[in-house]
Amino acid sequence: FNFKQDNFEEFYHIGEPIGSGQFAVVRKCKLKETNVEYAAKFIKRKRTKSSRRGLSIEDIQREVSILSAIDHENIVKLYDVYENKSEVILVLELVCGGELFQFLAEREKVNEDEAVEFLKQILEGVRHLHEHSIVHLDLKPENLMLLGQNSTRLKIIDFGLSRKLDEGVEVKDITGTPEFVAPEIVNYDPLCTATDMWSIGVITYILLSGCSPFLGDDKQETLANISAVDFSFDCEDFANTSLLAKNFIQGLLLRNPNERATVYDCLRHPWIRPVKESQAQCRRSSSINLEN
Ligand SMILES: Cc1ccnnc1
Repeated sequence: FNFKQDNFEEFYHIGEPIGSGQFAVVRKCKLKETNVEYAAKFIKRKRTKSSRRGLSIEDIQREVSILSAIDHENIVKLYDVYENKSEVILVLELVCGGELFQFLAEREKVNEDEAVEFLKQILEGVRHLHEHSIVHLDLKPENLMLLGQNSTRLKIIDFGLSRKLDEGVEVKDITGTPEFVAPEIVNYDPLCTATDMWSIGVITYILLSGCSPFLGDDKQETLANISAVDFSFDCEDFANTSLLAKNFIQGLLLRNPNERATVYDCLRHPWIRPVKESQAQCRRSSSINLEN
């Protein structure tokens, strides 16, 4: 992928900011030639190797090479890359329905059918990543963007922490957002596709209850709760949650990555893909006991 050295503003009108991260700001932009709108992610480059500000060109190239290797309707597309001495500009598919996080903030939580609709798309996107030996490592509501204002279509964005699982190369040095990281990250063990599945368990818990399962009063407490896999469904918001939904979450929030449900297990889970209408039916009525 060769980064274009041309002046970005020669080819694009730059619009309003629509997102920002630690070393990047995302703005709406419009290609002058076609009037088509995109999202431009302006990533600040490190000035010197030892600088703490900005990203190294290697980190930026990693995000670009991963994004350019995937093509899936639930993953944001990369169209072009420009660079100048102070920043690299990723021209991305415009996804401007806001973060799932904001949607949740307004709704506090969602009903099980809506949660399943969101999760099916997240699982399909993650399946595509895992099939290409790519782990996202930073799955959280802020990185799930809705297509339009009242659309429930979503796309996974921000691959800044994602990694290709090359043979044998153990990836251990990452830390995502404490609330969502798996025990193996806390304990500095090798990471794998199961690391993303843990995060999906945390996201599901939050979607259904509005509560964050491991959140403590500070980062240390949160990490300790994760390491101890210390969570419960006591949050009063789980009173009306179906057993299938709780079973889905319990299959993901397991300490041992090898025991955790894979993305395939999740897509086949009866809560996600009811094998017969009756199971979908029981999702609508609350906490029906499937055993009897
Ligand atoms: C924030 C963002 C990122 C990528 N595409 N659209 C919006």
